[in-house]
Amino acid sequence: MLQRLARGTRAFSTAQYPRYVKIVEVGPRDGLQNEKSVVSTADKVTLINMLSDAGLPVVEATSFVSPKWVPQMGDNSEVMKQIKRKEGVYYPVLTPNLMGFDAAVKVNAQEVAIFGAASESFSRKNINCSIEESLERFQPVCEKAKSLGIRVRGYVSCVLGCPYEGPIDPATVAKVAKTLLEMGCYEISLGDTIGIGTPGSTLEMLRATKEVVPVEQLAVHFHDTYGQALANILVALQEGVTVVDSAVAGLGGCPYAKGASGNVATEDVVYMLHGLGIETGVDLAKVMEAGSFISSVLNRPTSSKAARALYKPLASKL
Ligand SMILES: CC(C)(COP(=O)([O-])OP(=O)([O-])OC[C@H]1O[C@@H](n2cnc3c(N)ncnc32)[C@H](O)[C@@H]1OP(=O)([O-])[O-])[C@@H](O)C(=O)NCCC(=O)NCCSC(=O)C[C@@](C)(O)CC(=O)[O-]
Repeated sequence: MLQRLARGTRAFSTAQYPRYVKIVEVGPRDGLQNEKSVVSTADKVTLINMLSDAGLPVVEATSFVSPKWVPQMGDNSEVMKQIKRKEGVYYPVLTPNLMGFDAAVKVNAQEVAIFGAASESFSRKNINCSIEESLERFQPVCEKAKSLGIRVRGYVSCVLGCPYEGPIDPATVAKVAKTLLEMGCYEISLGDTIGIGTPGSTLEMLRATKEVVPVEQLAVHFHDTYGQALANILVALQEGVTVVDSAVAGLGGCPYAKGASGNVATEDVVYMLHGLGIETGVDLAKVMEAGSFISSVLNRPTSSKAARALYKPLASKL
């Protein structure tokens, strides 16, 4: 590194970063769940197929929640039946309770996600129950999943702030994350649902959570409301996290977190990781193609800065 510095080139030490980072693409679910208009099943299927074809190892496909609560995901079974499942790629789906889990199993889901929160108010708004009650509902889902050999991922929302309660104590995040781990989740995704965190608060929350959950089993999930997501991801990498959630074209938001903007864009994450010499297995050009596709379906420009800079056909079209 010193030699590089002497030549006046890049001055980073790769030693503090992992060699490989797994990107969990959440656009088709976290992104499209929040759209005003319902995207057609055919377009969702095309998007998911483009994303798996781009080398993304995990593409969260849909959610088995109440269609009265989230009508955008009402075609969950059709989506799961129609996607082309690529060998080695996981297509997790959200299942808040046994009813959702059973419906997901019927269409051959190989991985499900349960989603809790570190904020009581958000838990009630999002899934209509307290944190404690939500954990009670997740228990049988985890048990049934285990008996069927289905992987379970756990989410904790509002890890850096809540739209209703404000700041969240890192100790509460750690407690919920630990409970999800003990229930059998193989990975816990820590969600900055409203994108309010900074590298400082991210560091504090991660250090508290790492005390009780092995860092190898943690993922980070940032929304980019305040433009902090990439900086927060960098801090997470430095803390040993190797799994990052993101959404193509920066789609996203949670219907129960008003004002929260999209997830950090997959294109921007890939650009940064590859720039750090970190492998992802993802083909940036193909992700930008997928981003261009969904942006034209939604009739709006991409939120990815990297795609805006690099993907000329999209820039000239919109
Ligand atoms: C959890 C419930 C269902 C509780 O909703 P509830 O109203 O309390 O449920 P209930 O058990 O009283 O049942 C009410 C009705 O819902 C039906 N129902 C019950 N369960 C299901 C199901 N699984 N699938 C389909 N239907 C279901 C049930 O059959 C019944 O139908 P009815 O008799 O009235 O016709 C509801 O609150 C819900 O669907 N919430 C979903 C909220 C959601 O999807 N939010 C977005 C995802 S979380 C997120 O985005 C954050 C994350 C993960 O990305 C990370 C981050 O950024 O922080």
